[in-house]
This record gives sequence, structure tokens and C-alpha cells, in this order.
Amino acid sequence: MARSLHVFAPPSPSPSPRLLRPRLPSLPHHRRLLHREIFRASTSPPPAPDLGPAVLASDNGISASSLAATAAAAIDVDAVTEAEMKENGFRSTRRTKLVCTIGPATCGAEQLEALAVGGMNVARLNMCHGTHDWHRGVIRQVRRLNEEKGFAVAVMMDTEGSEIHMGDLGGAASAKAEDGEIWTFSVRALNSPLPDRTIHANYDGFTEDVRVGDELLVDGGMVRFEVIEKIGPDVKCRCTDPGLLLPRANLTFWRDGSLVRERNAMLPTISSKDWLDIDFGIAEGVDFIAVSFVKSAEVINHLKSYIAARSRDSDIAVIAKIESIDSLKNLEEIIRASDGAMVARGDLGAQIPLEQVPSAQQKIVKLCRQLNKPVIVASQLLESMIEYPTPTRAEVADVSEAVRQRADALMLSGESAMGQYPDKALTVLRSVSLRIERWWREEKRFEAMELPDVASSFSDKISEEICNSAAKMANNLGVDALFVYTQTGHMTSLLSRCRPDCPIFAFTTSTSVRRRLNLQWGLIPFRLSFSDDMESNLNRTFSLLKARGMIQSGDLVIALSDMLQSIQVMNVP
Ligand SMILES: Nc1ncnc2c1ncn2[C@@H]1O[C@H](COP(=O)(O)OP(=O)(O)OP(=O)(O)O)[C@@H](O)[C@H]1O
Ligand SMILES: CC(=O)C(=O)O
Ligand SMILES: [K+]
Ligand SMILES: [Mg+2]
Repeated sequence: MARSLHVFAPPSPSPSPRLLRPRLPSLPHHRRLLHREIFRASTSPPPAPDLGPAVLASDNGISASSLAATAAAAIDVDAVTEAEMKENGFRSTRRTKLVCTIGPATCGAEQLEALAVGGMNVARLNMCHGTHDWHRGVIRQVRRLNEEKGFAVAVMMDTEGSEIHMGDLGGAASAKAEDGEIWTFSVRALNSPLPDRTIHANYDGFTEDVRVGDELLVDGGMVRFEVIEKIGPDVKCRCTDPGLLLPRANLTFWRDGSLVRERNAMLPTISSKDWLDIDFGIAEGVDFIAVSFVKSAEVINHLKSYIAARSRDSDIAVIAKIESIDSLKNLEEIIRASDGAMVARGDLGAQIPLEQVPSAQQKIVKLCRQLNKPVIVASQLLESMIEYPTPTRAEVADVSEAVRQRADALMLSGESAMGQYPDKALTVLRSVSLRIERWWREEKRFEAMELPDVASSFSDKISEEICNSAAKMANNLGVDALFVYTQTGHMTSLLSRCRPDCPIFAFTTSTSVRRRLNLQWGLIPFRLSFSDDMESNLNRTFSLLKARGMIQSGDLVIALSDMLQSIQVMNVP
């Protein structure tokens, strides 16, 4: 069937039979513009506003170090966001944030840069794959691009967890299992090359846990086997649903229509290998650690105190991945304990019936927002784009639904890690987000969700009331932007939680807080040094932003401050 979708970037030439589909127009103009703007933003200093002692240098004869000092003393904003703001006006900046899993298709400097230019806010590294050297290379490359090109891409490490999975197929990229074939799943340490039709299972208790007659699902059902015989460390299985086996694919087994949770349910959430990975992540200064297969709040609390002890002033945020039956059971306490959550639909769909995944997603997204935690919707958003340059209608509808639910972020998995069209997949997420968000503005569809109190102190309660009121005022008055000055980022997330109808300019003194705010809905994070004199902060910010063409005289702004717990409504002078 021919597929086409006109809003997206064009497919690259390919000999596939799908070429019957109509050709799309060439590279959209805005994409080229974006490149040019970024080039400018990253290679020349911003026009110097007539403000502050460090911005007096003239255009000629400035040394690189004084330029850097100028930028540091002035204001830092992600070069991509700045370019988007200049191009489309800041009112239509994208509210939904984008996470890309980095893998062999995207680990090079050029590919990472292309993703950053395409709107990647967070780069995710899955510790199920790759060596520490490989991950270190990617993290450092991302940091280098941030410094050299003015991006603000944050890094998320995702733990392997104690899931049961297959080995790496002895180096083969994949293996085909045909209907009726007999395969052996073994807990033996196998040497490569592996014997024919033999797969290693990483969990020692595997052979004891499974029973003859059980159904074995690879990757939640991409391939199915029936257990026919157990012989010592080997389990013989007959393939009942043929398909492609991929290295380290996830394994679950089912009995009488439900997931079997024997001793594998007792496996630790954070394995000894995960602790080594976490030490590595702390040492490399990742911004987020996403914990796979969380079962209870306890493990989140444990990890958070470990991080606090290991790195005193660390800003590493802990994200709970909701992908198991236990995590659904203990959902509220897990989310309360975490700094955010991920709806990890891949494994979730292997643990609960598929038709329950959408309602679970909706419930998790809503609860996270109520509890003031950012939430990522992940897995198979654009699965077909691993192979094809355009998405299916169903995928576009799924992405739209996640945006419509006002999730903080959308994530690419295999599409960006090992797919053929990582940039195009990212473009689809970006275009669909922008389209739905524009539709809200056109239709004046404000979100008035009942938001429960989350404050734990009277001071927090004041901040919360200020944010709720400010968001409501912003919608009712039709203001152009909310400005929030924050040390910790707390008040910015309270504001983001209200999902107001205008962008939120978040000013923070800390580079790491700025990167972390990248995951939250509607926030445009800036790094800026400021004092507790709001009058002077505002004047300074207005001049800096005006000089860079990001706001104009007359724009209506509501300004909030964390430190002063203040709220002001004013026109940009
Ligand atoms: N660092 C990497 N090296 C090689 N391949 C990778 C890497 N990261 C991801 N991939 C490939 O991309 C696919 C999808 O990646 P992703 O990390 O989203 O897997 P997942 O199975 O959805 O996540 P999880 O393992 O956390 O459940 C993987 O199955 C793997 O083939
Ligand atoms: C992202 C992930 O871990 C999952 O979907 O299973
Ligand atoms: K993982
Ligand atoms: Mg998973």
C-alpha cells in the first residue's frame, strides 16, 4: 500500500517497492533556515546588548576567551530553541520534549549534531547494549557539541535491570526462527560460534522456573515458542509464531494466559552490573538515570540516597520506568519517590495484555502531572520508521494522542538507535507535536485539569498557589510568556504542571538545572546569573532577550520568582 504524509521531510531515494507512493517536496524551507540560524548562533557572538560590564567588547579583535566570558556573563539558551524562536516567534515554540535513544545509527558526531539540530532535548543511553567506552564516547561527544555549538542536550542513562533476555547470538545481527523448528534455550555458558538453533538465556533460574507447556515470548510476542522438554541446563522449545530474533531480546514466559512470575520476580531491580553502570553514570555526570523494572518506591529511595552520598551536589534525577505488573500495583508511591517516570510500553506490553497498555499510559501520564513529575511516553511510537521513511497513519495517531495527553516528552527507541531514518523519525515527532500544539491555540483548548496539592511545607504551598494563579492569569489575559526565576527548578515544574497556553521562560543560574529542565513540558530553559532584585533581573533579561530578537517591546509577560515568591504582570518596555 502506498503511504504518504505531506507535512514531513522527504524520503530518501530507495529501491523499495514503496516508491509507488507519491514523491514529497524537497527539504522544507524551515529546516534549512534552522541550519543557517544555528550556524550563526554557534559561530558568531550574539549581538552585544548595551548592558553589564562583560558585554562592552567590540566586534573587532575579541579573543575566544573573552567571547566565552561574554556569553557566560550574559545569557545561555539552546541554539536550536533560539533559532526556532526567531523563525516562528516564541509563542509557537514546541512544548513537547523529545528523547532519542542513541545507538550504532546515531553515535557519530555528525549524527548526534543532526539529532540536536532536529530538536533532541535528551539523549538516552541503554546500558543493555555497548561497553562503558562506547557510552563514554557518546556522552563526551554530546557535551562537546553542547559547548561548541550551543546546544543544551541532556543525557539519560537507562539501566539494564534484571530482566530475562537472550544472549547476543554469537555476533550475528539476527536469526530467523521458522514455524515448527526446535530451538534450545540454555543457561550454559556457550562459546561462539553458537551451536545451531541455540540461544543463551541470561537468568540462571530459567530452566527451573519454566515448565513444559509454557509459552515463551521473545520481545513481548515478536516470536513465540512452546516449551516441549527440559534437559538439565537446556530447555527445548518449538517455534509457534515465526519471526526474527534480535540480540539480547527480552524473554517472558506465560502459563494459562498469564505472565509467570516465579523466582524471577525476586531478582533485584538494580543488579550488581547496574550498580557498576550507575557508578559510571555518576562519574560521567549524566543528568538522568532511568531505572528499569522498578517494583517499589524503596529502590528509588535507595538509589537517590546512594547518588546523594556519592556526589554531594549532584543534580542527577531518577526516572522510574513503569514496565512491570508490580510497578503498576505500586504506581503512586513509585512516582512520588521519583523525579519523573517513563511509560516503557515495550516491556509493559509484554507483561500486561496489549489492549490494557493505552489505558495504563493515560493513567500514568495523568498521575505524573498531578504529582508534579515529568513523564516520558516511550517505545514503538514510530516503529515502522526503523525500516521506512514515512510513518503509518496509526503511528501518527499514537504520537498525536501522547501529545494530546500533554505528556512532557516523547521518546524514540530503535527508530533512532539502529533505524535507517533517525532524523526523519525525529522530524515526525517534532511536526506532530507542533501541529497538535498549534491546534490547541487555534481552538483555545486550555487544559483545566484538577490539580491536587503537592506541597509539603507552607512555603511550597505558597509557590504552588502562585503558579496555579499565574497559569490561570496567563490564559485569561492571553499573555505572551511566563518568566520564572528559579534556583532549583521547583517553581518551574509547578508552572509546567499547569500546562499554560504560553511558553515558560525558565531562568536558572545552574547549567545542570538548565539541562534537567529540558525534559519538562513547555519550559524554555535559560542560564542566567541573577540577583534577588527582581526589578534589575527583569530589566536585564528584557534587554538581553530584546537584543537577541527573542522578545519585543510591548509583549505582555507574567514574571515569577522562586526566591521572592513574587508575581508581576508587565509589558516589555
Ligand atoms: N548502544 C546500543 N548499541 C547497539 N544497539 C543498540 C544500542 N542501543 C539500542 N540499540 C538497539 O536499538 C533497539 C531499541 O533500543 P532500546 O534501547 O529502545 O531497546 P528497548 O528494548 O526498547 O529498551 P529496554 O531494553 O530498556 O527495554 C535495541 O533492541 C537494540 O537493537
Ligand atoms: C523503553 C523500555 O524500556 C521499554 O519500553 O520496555
Ligand atoms: K534498559
Ligand atoms: Mg524495557
